[in-house]
Amino acid sequence: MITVDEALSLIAAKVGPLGSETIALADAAGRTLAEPLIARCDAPRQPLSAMDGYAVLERTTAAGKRLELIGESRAGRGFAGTVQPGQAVRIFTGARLPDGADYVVMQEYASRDGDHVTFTEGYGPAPHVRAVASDFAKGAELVPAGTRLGARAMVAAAAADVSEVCVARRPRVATFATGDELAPPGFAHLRPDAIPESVSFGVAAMVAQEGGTVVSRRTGADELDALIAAADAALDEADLVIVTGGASVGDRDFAKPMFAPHGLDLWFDKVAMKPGKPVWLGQARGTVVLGLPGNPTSAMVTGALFLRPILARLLGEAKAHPWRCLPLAAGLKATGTRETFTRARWDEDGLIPLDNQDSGAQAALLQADWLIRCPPDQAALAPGAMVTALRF
Ligand SMILES: Nc1nc2c(c(=O)[nH]1)N[C@H]1C(S)=C(S)[C@@H](COP(=O)(O)OP(=O)(O)OC[C@H]3O[C@@H](n4cnc5c(N)ncnc54)[C@H](O)[C@@H]3O)O[C@H]1N2
Ligand code: MOO
Repeated sequence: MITVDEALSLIAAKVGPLGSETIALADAAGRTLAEPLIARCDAPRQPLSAMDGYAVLERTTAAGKRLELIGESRAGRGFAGTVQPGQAVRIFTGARLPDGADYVVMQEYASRDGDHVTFTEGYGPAPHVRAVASDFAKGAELVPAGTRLGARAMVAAAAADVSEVCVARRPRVATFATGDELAPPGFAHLRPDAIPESVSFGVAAMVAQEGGTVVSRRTGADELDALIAAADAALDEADLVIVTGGASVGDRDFAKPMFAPHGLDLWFDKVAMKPGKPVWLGQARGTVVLGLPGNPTSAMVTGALFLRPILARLLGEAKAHPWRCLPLAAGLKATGTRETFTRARWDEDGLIPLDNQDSGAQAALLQADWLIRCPPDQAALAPGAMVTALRF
């Protein structure tokens, strides 16, 4: 059995980017850049005023001195002339600084009298001028490849003055829940022994959150022939198939056997962790196949630890898990022989392990905002101890 870190290294070694497509910038929010975004012009392209006020030549201007107003410069419509000593141009935020001017006096320090303006004491010393290329220069790499275009990155991307961007193709994901007992939510109560199929709903949400597209969702009873046929269809339509349940050692655990006739090449099978030990990963016909344990909490923990990096790799994102070092606000039990991921919630004083650590739990997932990572055979920890944790 391999360790969690070994499994993550295997994912990094085996899973790579899918390819790219060019799309309109307006459609690019949430997508991942496949190529760096290069600025097509300086920002600003011209010296601009950062305030509403008056553009002047600093060394010839002083409080109490009456200046002649010779025009107006507005954002998008600059003043065409040149400011001489003894003159001023009315200017607005974002407007081009007129030739000859090097300074803007805020209007709060000005009193206007027809075509003249006089400044009061106290303006400056800031010139309130944004110099050419003071934000970024033409040719600069504004947004690196591999960046997910969130709200802030979208501003930078648009500021590069491009209308289209080259982004990573969205991974097409097929989910496949196995188990005789599973019924679609809303129908489980109609059949004795049935339970609502809940895991694929969490998996699909995680896929969407991480930039993938769920192209199909299947639920299959534990009948191997039918599962083999359905696996064939899932492999055809997806870059990644996520099969849940049937991963363990039961007589009807068919998650791996259903892919075997399709040439399943297992990259790892079982990870020394709790919960989630039966998690496995491989490839069949060029499609990545991830097997998550059926227990809902185990599926979400292994999804957070392995599905997220798999999707990031398919998208060409170079990100590692953002482990944090945080204090415990309550005691933590000793761990067993496997690396352990304890579900916890955040309190203002630190992390509080949840009482319900059953890997089949579903309600407790709601409170489990953090995973505490502990090595095997770790003694119990007291409140105040620092632990490694990951946002869940
Ligand atoms: N003798 C052993 N038994 C088990 C072992 C073991 O090592 N030896 N491992 C245990 C561990 S750890 C886990 S985790 C589970 C996972 O097993 P499977 O992946 O084969 O999952 P299933 O048996 O199919 O289901 C487990 C549990 O989860 C429920 N389930 C399954 N799929 C869903 C779904 N889509 N939505 C909601 N709930 C689901 C299922 O009804 C079971 O209750 O095996 C242990 N056993
Ligand atoms: O690892 Mo299983 O996920 O402990 O229940």
